[in-house]
Amino acid sequence: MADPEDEQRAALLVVASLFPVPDGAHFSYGTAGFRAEGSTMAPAVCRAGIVAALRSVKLGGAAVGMVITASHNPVYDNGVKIVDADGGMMSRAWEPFSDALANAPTPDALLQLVLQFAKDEGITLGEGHSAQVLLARDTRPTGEYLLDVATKGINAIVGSVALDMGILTTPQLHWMVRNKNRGLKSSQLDYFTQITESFRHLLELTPDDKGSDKLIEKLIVDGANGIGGLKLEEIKPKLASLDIVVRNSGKEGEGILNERCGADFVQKEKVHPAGFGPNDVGVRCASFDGDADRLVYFRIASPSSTMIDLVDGDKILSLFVLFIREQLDIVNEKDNKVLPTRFGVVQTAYANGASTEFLKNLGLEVVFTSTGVKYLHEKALEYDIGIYFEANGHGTVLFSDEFVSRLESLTSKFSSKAAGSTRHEAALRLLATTQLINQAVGDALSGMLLVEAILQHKGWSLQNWSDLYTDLPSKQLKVKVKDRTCIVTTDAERKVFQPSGLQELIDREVGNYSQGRCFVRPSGTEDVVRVYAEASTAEAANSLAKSVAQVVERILG
Ligand SMILES: CC(=O)N[C@H]1[C@@H](OP(=O)(O)O)O[C@H](CO)[C@@H](O)[C@@H]1O
Ligand SMILES: [Mg+2]
Repeated sequence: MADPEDEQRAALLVVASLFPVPDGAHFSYGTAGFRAEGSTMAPAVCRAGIVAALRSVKLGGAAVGMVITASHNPVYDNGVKIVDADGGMMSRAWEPFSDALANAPTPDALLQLVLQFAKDEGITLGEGHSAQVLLARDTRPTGEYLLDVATKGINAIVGSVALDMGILTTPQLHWMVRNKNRGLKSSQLDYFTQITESFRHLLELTPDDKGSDKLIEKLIVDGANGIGGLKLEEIKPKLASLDIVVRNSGKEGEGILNERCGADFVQKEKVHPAGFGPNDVGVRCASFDGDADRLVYFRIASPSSTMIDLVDGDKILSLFVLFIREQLDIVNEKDNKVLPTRFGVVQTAYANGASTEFLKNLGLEVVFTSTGVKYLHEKALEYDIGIYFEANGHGTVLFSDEFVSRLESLTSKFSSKAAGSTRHEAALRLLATTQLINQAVGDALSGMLLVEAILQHKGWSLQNWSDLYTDLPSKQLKVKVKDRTCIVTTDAERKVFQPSGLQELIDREVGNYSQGRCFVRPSGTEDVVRVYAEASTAEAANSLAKSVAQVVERILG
């Protein structure tokens, strides 16, 4: 019989030689996993499979996830992201190993890296353990091939099982991993049932004098020609209270993934997506990105222009904050703190300054982290209720286990002693919210349903929502430089630390503008430096961004 250790070594050497890293290629596990042109991704995806399987072994066989997607990027790109056992992003502590493994130049180098890492992490390879990795992919043409490559990587860790969950939105897979490890129902059907039922439940709790206004029923959704539109079509019959029209739905022949459509396009370009036009003026519209983990809303303002009124992640965050705080205050009214109330709001430097001011004026604690949901999520976990959003529409609401269990006992206490009371209803709304909103990661489908339920609850149109505050005009630019890693930032990326002197030059430019704010940072997903500027007028924001971009070009070449 073969020695299990030899068997393990042989399996790794074989798989590494199947997908060698070409000369000159370099992979980096950036803000959102590995991403590149789909046809070049096999080595990184295979090695990510090895990492995911090792992660599962390390966590005693708990399910870990892998999603093959490049989100809002062009259809020819692809990528891979590892989902940790709690349903969140892979622990950052494992990123350096993932990077090193993805770039291991030879099969033997790969083997040595795995053996050393396993030793450092106390992982026994070869026998006596189990590992399971749940896999999903989006609709990209290279997806099926890369999923097969990922499976080969997973299988190279002896004792691992790869489970193909099919074509899913990214947040669906995160949800499945989280639920599975909590011993909860975790199939796609369970996901659909949970979000549609909790949505229906929230609508049933709409105050009698609100809702069912014909004007606010119609909703047009831009599915980015991706998986989100397809899944929405699937659950639409269960959302009969909404009149939903799906455009760019992902159905064959309707259009190309993310091409002039999707949440990233809409938020960055501030124009309506392809497939929308003058007939849609004034209607409430939503847009998903290609893997449906981002959501923004918009409205076409005039038949003669492609411009939109954008309702971005910051405003979704503000709406969620208002609703949840309102319900929490009702529940806590008498015996204050019957529910724990540590309430945290997490944003990044890209949050519009007007949103931060709005939230602070509500008396809330607003904290900032670096760009990338892994940072925001981690921070939000520190609270009883942690709400985070990136301006681009990625975000969710996290309720601590303690909060949910107190809420559960409270609702059952109310149902026997104060059924139908205002406090009972508010507690039920909060409970339905914890069920509806995806606790693992930002989710366009579930986020959209929560937005819709809140608008119904408040009897609000998109205009009412948009009027919460007025965004400060802003502008984003990208600058190509020789080496973007020369820029080192501090203070949640709001200040440049290196090269020295650059921050002073930015400050000098900002000083020329009323309500001016500007920062620069190296992108974690593209080979560019991003410049963000805000000022009191659009012209001023454009001009501030442009002058700072020129400063960056001059200093970094
Ligand atoms: C300004 C911006 O939108 N940045 C995006 C983008 O990251 P960069 O590191 O800026 O390239 O992609 C990330 C992953 O999708 C997302 O989390 C982030 O918000
Ligand atoms: Mg995405």
